[in-house]
Amino acid sequence: MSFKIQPQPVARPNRCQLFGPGSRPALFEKMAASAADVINLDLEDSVSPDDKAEARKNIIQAIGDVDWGNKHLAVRINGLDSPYWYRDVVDLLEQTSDRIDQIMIPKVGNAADIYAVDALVSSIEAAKGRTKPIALEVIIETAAGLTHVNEIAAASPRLQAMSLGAADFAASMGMATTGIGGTQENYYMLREGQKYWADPWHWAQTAIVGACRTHGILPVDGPFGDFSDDDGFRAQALRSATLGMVGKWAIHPKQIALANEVFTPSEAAVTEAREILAAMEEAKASGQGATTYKGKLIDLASIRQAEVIVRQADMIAGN
Ligand SMILES: CC(=O)SCCNC(=O)CCNC(=O)[C@H](O)C(C)(C)COP(=O)(O)OP(=O)(O)OC[C@H]1O[C@@H](n2cnc3c(N)ncnc32)[C@H](O)[C@@H]1OP(=O)(O)O
Ligand SMILES: O=CC(=O)O
Ligand SMILES: [Mg+2]
Repeated sequence: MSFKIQPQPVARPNRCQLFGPGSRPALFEKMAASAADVINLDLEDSVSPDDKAEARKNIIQAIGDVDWGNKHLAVRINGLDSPYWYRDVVDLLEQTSDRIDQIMIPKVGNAADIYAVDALVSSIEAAKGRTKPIALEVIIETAAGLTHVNEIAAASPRLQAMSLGAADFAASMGMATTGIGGTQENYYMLREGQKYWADPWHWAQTAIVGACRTHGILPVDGPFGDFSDDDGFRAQALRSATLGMVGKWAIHPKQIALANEVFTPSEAAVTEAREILAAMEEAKASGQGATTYKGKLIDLASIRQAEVIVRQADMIAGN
């Protein structure tokens, strides 16, 4: 029990975050024209060290030149373990307009990492008279990041979103795989000669969702590397949505529609949620805290469950 009311995350759609390397400016217009809710222009791992400076320039120019419409526009900076990150932040915030919405910090290990970026961002905002506060999002993709996930989630009021980065997470944990997300061939239980595959990402996702929900932050599932495997992407996204995540990355345009479909509550789900709310209104009017809907128990907790779906659908519809 807690007397503290669980904070709500920022109310904006975050069903799909489309990534593109800052070193491939030819992709930027296509990203802007896509159906992704969030754009992540990348300065980190999709850009080779020799291209970092050029990619930074490309992104700064594109933030001003490209019509990003109503997309939530984020730039993934380099990690705090690199020689690039401070220059990423300084150049981005000194040389772009308010059109940039968010900075994504990869490989965060603890709350002090957020504090360092927050301090630099705050100082540049004050010096340059920037009036729109920059939001932050972080990637949990190291053993330290997962270990400190709760303090990271509480680290700054700027923090809006937190993703699981399956590739770096696997590397940091020493996991025996080169796959980015999804089913892992060797992660199975055996019973009577039958293999039953389990989900190696489940516990990390659950830790992220718990920390995010405690502190009012959007929990997001990261990349699914095999962009030829639509069914695999959908299965991974469905599991993430069922656990409470609100969206997933796309590392190829093929994955955008899949993510949007999974993370938009279906008409059937919204209708059912509204029917549950109506049934509970009736029950309350006749003095009952519990009743039945389609032969199953519903009670006051069912109202809170149904409200999650209705709130998400209304927010996506812009109501
Ligand atoms: C582990 C992590 O950190 S993941 C996050 C960092 N990684 C990234 O940002 C990688 C993002 N993705 C990409 O760079 C590319 O999609 C790649 C390298 C995977 C594949 O690129 P390509 O070989 O060009 O893909 P492909 O030929 O299938 O592209 C099909 C079309 O989609 C376009 N396209 C490809 N990637 C993107 C993208 N990320 N955004 C928008 N459009 C894209 C191509 O330009 C092409 O357009 P066209 O039909 O007009 O010619
Ligand atoms: O940055 C993302 C990842 O999976 O690593
Ligand atoms: Mg990574």
